[in-house]
Amino acid sequence: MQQNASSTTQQKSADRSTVPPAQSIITDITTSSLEPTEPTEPIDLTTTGEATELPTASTPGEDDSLVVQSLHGLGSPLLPAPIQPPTPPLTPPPAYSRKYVAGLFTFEQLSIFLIYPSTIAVGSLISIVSPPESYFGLRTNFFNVFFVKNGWFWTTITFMVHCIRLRISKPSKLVIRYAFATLWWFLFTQWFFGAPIMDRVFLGTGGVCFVNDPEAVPGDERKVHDSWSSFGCRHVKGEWAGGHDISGHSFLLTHASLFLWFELLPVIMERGPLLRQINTKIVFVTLALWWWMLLMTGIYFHTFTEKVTGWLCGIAEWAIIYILLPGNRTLTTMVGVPGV
Ligand SMILES: CCCCCCCCCCCCCCCC(=O)SCCNC(=O)CCNC(=O)[C@H](O)C(C)(C)COP(=O)(O)O
Ligand SMILES: Nc1ncnc2c1ncn2[C@@H]1O[C@H](COP(=O)(O)O)[C@@H](OP(=O)(O)O)[C@H]1O
Repeated sequence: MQQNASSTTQQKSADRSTVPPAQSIITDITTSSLEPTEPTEPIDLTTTGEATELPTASTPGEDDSLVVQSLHGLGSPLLPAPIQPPTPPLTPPPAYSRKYVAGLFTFEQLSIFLIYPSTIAVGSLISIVSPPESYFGLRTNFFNVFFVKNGWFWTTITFMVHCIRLRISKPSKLVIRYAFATLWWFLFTQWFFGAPIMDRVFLGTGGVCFVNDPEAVPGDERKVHDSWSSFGCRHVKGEWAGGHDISGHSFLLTHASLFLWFELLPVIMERGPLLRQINTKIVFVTLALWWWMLLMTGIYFHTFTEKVTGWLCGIAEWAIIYILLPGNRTLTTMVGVPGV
């Protein structure tokens, strides 16, 4: 009996020395299933698909219990349990390989990100060198009035066109990401407990709404109106001047484009054939129009710094949701990841 017990103990310690720790099994499964060619790269949560349940990090205590369970078996304390083969991941590994730049972006993501500051820079350069006479230099041009001035509406429609062809198990996550993007657009350009953020920046940097007072003494017709928003100032036909007037167009066109790109990109990278769908083409038409209008803003409107601050505010929400959050499993589980 004693000999039996001691041989069982020896058996257990022999098993312990040959069985790899549970954490390493879990890590190997996770990384190898997502990144078959380069297991040491970070996990790209932006390409794992909506259907994927993210693996939860296990604590050291949980690791130990997993080892003990795999050594003892459940319900049979003396017999070592056979090691179960790893559960296959819920989504297949992506069919394309990803290279990370600075541990944050894939090459494709970085290229898309760079389109917008480059466009503003090129537009501003053209505006200095020789801006050509153009219909697009008019504020009243059709594309500005009909499309950009209703830019979030068109972005919403385009996003819906993109979504309706996806078979996603958790559309709620997609709606959450849209809600965050809408919320940021809304707070920045429409309302932030009163005046929107961009107007508060303008007023906070010394901007005022000037109106013409025909009854004032000649030469002193301009007087300050107490409008607290650009909307209110436009309403009284005033001139919004003096402060740092962040470019709303640079903001909206960058924000909307990055949102559409980062929802679309993982989908077409995972499922190449979707590239040919009419839905994808519609997204590309919107993206092309937004890019062109940003170039026109770069050439004809605002100062360079106002366009840069517009762009910076335009990347803020995107940077959090699509770049920073994927590094945090809990938060990523909340907002999901774009994909098929
Ligand atoms: C997690 C909680 C989420 C809760 C989300 C709440 C969000 C509240 C907003 C509710 C509205 C949703 C609307 C969605 C559908 C639409 O998009 S309709 C609105 C259409 N309007 C526009 O598209 C206007 C776009 N234009 C502008 O923003 C500005 O004109 C401009 C382009 C920034 C330029 O500014 P100017 O001052 O005119 O130069
Ligand atoms: N690409 C573009 N095409 C036409 N007008 C543009 C434009 N970009 C900016 N504008 C105009 O420049 C002004 C400042 O824009 P913003 O601050 O949104 O960047 C706005 O004028 P209006 O307010 O007279 O329409 C806007 O319509």
